[in-house]
This record gives sequence, C-alpha cells and structure tokens, in this order.
Amino acid sequence: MIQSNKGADPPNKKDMKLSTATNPGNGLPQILRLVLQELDLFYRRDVAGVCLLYNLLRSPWLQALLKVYDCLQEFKEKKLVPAMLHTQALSHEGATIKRHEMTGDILVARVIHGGLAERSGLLYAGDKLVEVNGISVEGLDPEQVIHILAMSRGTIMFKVVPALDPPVNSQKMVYVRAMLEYWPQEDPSIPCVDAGLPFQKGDILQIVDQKDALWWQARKISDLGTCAGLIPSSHLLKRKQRAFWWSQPCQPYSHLKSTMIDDMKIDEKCVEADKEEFVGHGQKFFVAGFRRSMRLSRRRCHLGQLRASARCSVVGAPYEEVVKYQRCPSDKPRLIVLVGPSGVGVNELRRRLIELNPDHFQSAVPHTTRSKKSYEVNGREYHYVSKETFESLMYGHRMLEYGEYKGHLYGTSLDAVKAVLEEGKVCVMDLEPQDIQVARTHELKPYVIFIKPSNISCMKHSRKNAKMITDYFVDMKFKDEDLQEMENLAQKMETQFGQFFDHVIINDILEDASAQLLSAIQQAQEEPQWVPATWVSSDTES
Ligand SMILES: Nc1ncnc2c1ncn2[C@@H]1O[C@H](COP(=O)(O)OP(=O)(O)OP(=O)(O)O)[C@@H](O)[C@H]1O
Repeated sequence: MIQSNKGADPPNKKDMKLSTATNPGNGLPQILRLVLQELDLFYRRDVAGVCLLYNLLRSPWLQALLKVYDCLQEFKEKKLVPAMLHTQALSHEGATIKRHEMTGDILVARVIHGGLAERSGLLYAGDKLVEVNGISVEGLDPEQVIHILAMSRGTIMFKVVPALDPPVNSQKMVYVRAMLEYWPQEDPSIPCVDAGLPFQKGDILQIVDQKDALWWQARKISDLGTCAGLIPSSHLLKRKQRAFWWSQPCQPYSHLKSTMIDDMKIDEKCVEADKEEFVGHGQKFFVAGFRRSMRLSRRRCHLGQLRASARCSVVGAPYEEVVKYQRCPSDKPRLIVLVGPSGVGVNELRRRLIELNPDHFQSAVPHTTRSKKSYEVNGREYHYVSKETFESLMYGHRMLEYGEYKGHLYGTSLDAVKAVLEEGKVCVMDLEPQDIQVARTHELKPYVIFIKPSNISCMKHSRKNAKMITDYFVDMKFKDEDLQEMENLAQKMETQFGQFFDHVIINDILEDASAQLLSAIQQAQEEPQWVPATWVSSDTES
C-alpha cells in the first residue's frame, strides 16, 4: 500500500517548485504581454485595424493555448511528467505497487476505488514510479519503496511516468452474495494483505473492478462509504477450492455428530398418533405439515445428508450475483422457509404464526405413502399416495423434501407449496438446511429464516417446562446435553449453510421470537431484498 500524507504539513518548497509547471517570467505569455503593451500605444492613437488585432491577442482562448504550449515545452525539456507531480500527496489507502518481472520497474499495480489516488484522477495502474520525495526508486524492491514511504513525514511527492493507455473502467457495477468466508490475513497469495477485504458467508458485496482476472476490488454494501478492498476473483477462488478439495483426505465426517441412532428399535407406543390440531379464533384448525412422523422422518433422512453435503458445498460457486427485488403486491407471496436445529422451536414458531392469522399464513399439505386413518381427510392432513406415485414425484424432482419413517415415505411436494402461494397465502414451511438449494427457484423466491438457539444458560431457564420429541419419546424434558447438542448443530448449520440465510432469529423468549418472525416475514414480502439475479431476469426458468 502506498502510504502518504501522514501529517497536515503545508507543501514544502520542493512541492511548490514541482507543482509550478510554467514560469510567468519566460516564454510566450511574456512575449504576448510585451506585444500587447506595444499595441496599446497604437490602439490609443486609433490606428486602423489595430483594434481587431488587439482584441484577438487579448482573447482568453489564445492566452489559454499559450499556457498549454508553455507547459508542454517544459514537459519536453524535463522529459518526465510534471503534470503528475501537481498532486500534493496520495492517499494512505490509495494504491498498491509491484515490480515488473522483466524490467524491474516499480509500477502502480492497482489504484484502489474510493481512495484518494483514484479520486484525484492522477494515478493509474501501470504508471511507473520513478522517485519518492526526490529519492530514485530505480532498482529497489517494492518493500524498500514502502519503507521510504513509511519513513516520510508530511506531503509525499511521487514522480511517475504515466502508463501509455490508462485503463478505462467501463465495467458495470455488480453485486454478489459471498458463498464462503474470506480472511486476507490467512491468504499468503494476496498481493497486498492491507488492501484485502475480509468477508463472511452471506455478505453482499459490491464489485467495483474486475479488470484483474485474479483480484477484484469490492466493498461491503453495509460499508459503501469506505474505499474498496481486494478480494479473490471467482476464477481464483474456484481454483483454490479445487486445490483444497484434492488436498483433503476422504473423511467419514465423524466431526458431525448425528442425533440419530440407527440401530435402536423404536418403541411404537412412545411415538403417539400423528393427529395434531389446535384451536384458534374460536375455531378448530387442522394444520398440515406438523405430523410427528413427518418431522421424525425428515430428521432421520437428512441428518445423513448433512454429513454428505459437508464436502459437496466446498465446490459451489464462490459468489452468487444478486439484485434488489421488490415484490409487487400482485405477485405471488414469497415462500418462507424456517431452518433450525431439532428442538429449537421451528414448529412452535410456525404454529403460532399460522394461529395468529390462518387466512394469511399456511403450511403445505405433505404427501405420505402410509394409509389414511379413519379420522383423517385426504388432502387435509396428507395427500395419501402409493409408493410408486411418491417415487415418481421424487425422481421427477417434484419433491422439495422427503424422508422415510417406519417404512413409509413422507415429503412436501412443489405443487403443494405452489397451491398455497397461488391462493395468495404465505406458505411457511420448515426445511433441513441441505434442502434449501432445491427450493431456491425464481418461482418460489424463498426467504430463509434461521431459528437459532440462545445460549445454554438462557435456554435452561426458558426451556424449563418445554418438551421435545425424539424417536423414542414424545414429550421429554430437555436435558443439558440436548441443549448442548442443539447449540452444536446450530453452529454447524450456520458454518455450512449460513450463506443461504436471509435472516436470523434467536429464539429465547418465545413471544419476542414470534414477533420478530412476523416482522421478518412482512419485510420479506413488502420490502426490497437481495435475491439471486437469475430469479428476476425476464427469461428465467426455474
Ligand atoms: N423460546 C421458547 N421458550 C420455551 N419453550 C420453547 C421455546 N421455543 C420452543 N419451545 C418449546 O420447545 C419444544 C420444542 O419445540 P419445537 O417442537 O417447535 O421444536 P422444533 O424446532 O420444531 O424441533 P422438532 O421438529 O425436532 O420438534 C416445544 O415444547 C416448544 O413449545
């Protein structure tokens, strides 16, 4: 990084000399002044034609041209670039330098967007650095140049030979969602650590410069006032990802502890009947999608997948182009997806939301291959289908999620979700994090809310009377290890899938979390949000 202008000292004599390109005592302007004095005498005597000549020579455009001529003369004599030296100082966060591999010249590698160097318009990538504060940099390493800069006080003067063709930034501004995190300090390949921009999964970045194939310049949208920083280009990150992938031994993912114990037998009596209903506004509602068997099947099926996807997620696109999307009131509502570790309260929050306004919020009716019970109605609790039908939905990619429980298949179809949205209702569903990708289509435009547990000491208090459902017991009190496991799983979900979360709610006080959920859903439906660019282009197909 070029460091300069450390103090607020006025420009020194050298600055002044360098920044004075023309000497008013010499050159054409001086000759012109003398000619005008002569003409003035004739003008007063009213000699014919003198008035015309006098006005011509006094015209501002001629004066300006002559000044330019004088500047150019001086430029030619000094062979270097006094015009560049008019700058008093460069920003301390303005440019990076490098050594040319063949010539050994010190070149400006890049000018950082938003820094003083860029705003001054006086320095461009490719410019050759000749002197710093009168000291020649010829034959020096970039580090030695930085050292000279670090030792300098007050205004710093650069003498540069400009690049022949300063690059023109004609690129359009692009916004991306970071699908991984990046820490410049941990990246030995970054050309200038100080110029690096650290970011987290899910951060929205404004890419301001993609001229370099390997290193882009970007800002976080939460911090647009600052100057840009260096980030690895998509191409470079993919290369790094591939290298990382091949360097990893194939692990059985023992670090992701499963809550599922496959070989234990389930006590049929413990997992009670599927029937669930609740009362709201003086009416009895049957709420689909809350069946215990359904939730248990989902959990059993997907805990295995969470392990498998740990490796797959490494090689996805590092950046996803995003645009601001504002839903029109006439558009279908966006799908609301709740994600969270088992027991955190996803179903409790969803149930409360629907109870609050069942005409506005609804769950999708799931499919099952188990037989219908006497009190159930096809299409109300479940869509009852044969195994063949279910499998054809699965293999035809018509299922957003599915799982097997006690020999029966359970799942939520795309059509069931669309049916709710087409009624103009907000469909609220819970998904395992590895299924979010399947739901991310321009048709559903899902808004993903991560329900996160609060810390264990808070949960011990808030979950005192709470009951959880396991494979073996229906209403079991939370033990300390259950809370610990919930916290661990939440961390893993965030680490692995945080890039897909549009919003995070910490479920500590149930009433607060419910209110936050309601307001987040309203924002998702009514306010502009960043969504993948492919969701809003006119010719997009999901
Ligand atoms: N903030 C909270 N304070 C107190 N109790 C809570 C809170 N959130 C949820 N609970 C209770 O915790 C228990 C588990 O919640 P819930 O069934 O919603 O979990 P879940 O995330 O849907 O997981 P699963 O699908 O495994 O049941 C329920 O008894 C619920 O009432």
